[in-house]
Amino acid sequence: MYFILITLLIFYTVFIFWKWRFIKFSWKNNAFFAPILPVIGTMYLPVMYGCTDVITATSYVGSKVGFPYNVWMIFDYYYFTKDPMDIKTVLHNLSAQNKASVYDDIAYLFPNSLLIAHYKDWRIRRKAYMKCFKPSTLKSYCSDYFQNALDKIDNMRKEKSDFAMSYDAFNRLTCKNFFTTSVGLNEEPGSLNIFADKLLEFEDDLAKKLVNPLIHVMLWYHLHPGGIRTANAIKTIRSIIKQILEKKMHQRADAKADFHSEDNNAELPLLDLMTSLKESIISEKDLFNDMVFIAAAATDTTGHTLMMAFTFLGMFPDVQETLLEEITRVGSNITFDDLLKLSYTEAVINETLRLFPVVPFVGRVLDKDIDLGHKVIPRGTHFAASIFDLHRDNRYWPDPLKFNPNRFLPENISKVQPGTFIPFSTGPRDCIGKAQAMAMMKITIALIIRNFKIHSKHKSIEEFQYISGITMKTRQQPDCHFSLRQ
Ligand code: HEM
Repeated sequence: MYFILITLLIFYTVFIFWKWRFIKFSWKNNAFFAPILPVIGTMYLPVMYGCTDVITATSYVGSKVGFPYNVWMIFDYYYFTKDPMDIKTVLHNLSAQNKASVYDDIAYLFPNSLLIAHYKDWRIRRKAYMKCFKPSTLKSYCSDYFQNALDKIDNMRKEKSDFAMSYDAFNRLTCKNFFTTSVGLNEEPGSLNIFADKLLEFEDDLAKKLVNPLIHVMLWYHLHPGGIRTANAIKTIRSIIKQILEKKMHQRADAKADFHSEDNNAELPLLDLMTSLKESIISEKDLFNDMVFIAAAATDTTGHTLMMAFTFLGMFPDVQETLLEEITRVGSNITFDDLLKLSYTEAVINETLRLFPVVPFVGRVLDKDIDLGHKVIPRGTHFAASIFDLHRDNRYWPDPLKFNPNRFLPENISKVQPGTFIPFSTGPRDCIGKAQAMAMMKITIALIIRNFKIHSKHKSIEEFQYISGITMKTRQQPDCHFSLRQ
């Protein structure tokens, strides 16, 4: 017994000397969470209060002790903030472009993918992929988004007169949207639905793992039921992408397609561009990992956002009515050029992303000290920006829990303080797919609302509880019912 106590004491003393700079810094911020325990850090505290995932833990601690605050995850010091200026300073600083250690768990499914790759490696890949995210490429995708929404509507018409929709239904649609556009898949393999479903399963288990110190270490996680389920989900997800890519490659070889990387101006779908980059600047392995990640990033972010946007529309019939008026004005065939006319639809999506930022926080590790003007954050700090809490801060958002798309209308947008609305993050490592996401969601919402009336039993935003791994969703399936418009 004495031996264990003395060992812990020695360990603790060494730890304090080792991390002294962070400990000193953390006292200046918000000392409540500064006390640390060797090995398990302070993450056990939110767990003790029943926080079973990152978003509950982050917001719980924020509401108890205020922002900014400190958390220790094993040996890593985390500085959590929701200050828009500090977030901007750090996320735009080139010495803070590597990802915080919480992203290590993501490496399990997306090893060395664009999201988590080291800055130097990431820069080359991001620059190469940017070619497929140009407006001209997006323009060529819009007819597929339109067609896929119509197919979905045809299926919805076969349902009974009043039917519920769920996260998996929207994730399956957004997954199809990604593969028909970025991969050029023209038939619908059933495996796409399995991909979308397994991704949801993976996310649920990851959410629990991130805040549970007992399964934080991978070695133990492999023996945990969640770990075993995750391993199976990963195997399925990766093999589905492999099969789809192999099939597409064969089709291409048969068609004797010829792609040249120096053809900079061509509107290349992502898969075509990746094929042209193979073995040149990006290894085949990294290209595959990036494809798995981008497919996942495109699927559940937009799927969950659509689910919540429709739920909010069901809760607020006046907003739904105004939206329908705009869509009726724009006409039945929505093209790329019409997207700009859908300003109320865009405002509804933005208001959804404000209250429900599907990526609720982002994290970076600092390679150098960063001066925020009022304090210097030490090198090695893991900086976490709570987008969720920033978007609900009443200093920037009057009546923050009111669903009010008018905040984002062109005539009001100047009242939104810069840096306070960042659902796609900010800085060089922001979301590469934001324009695609917005275009696809606008088209989908417009077509579905024109055909279906939505209602929901929820009355207020306060009713929802959330759970988050990489992406966020409501803890319970929201109530969201559709009936055909007469
Ligand atoms: C509602 C929709 C979406 C939201 C709110 C969203 C949000 C975000 C955020 C916050 C990040 C930064 C993550 C971080 O810094 O840790 C990110 C990164 C990323 N997103 Fe999205 N995203 C959405 C849709 C999409 C779509 C449709 C695609 C692909 C077509 C996509 C592809 C990516 C990629 C590849 C990255 C990594 C970028 C990099 O590190 O260079 N996202 N997204």
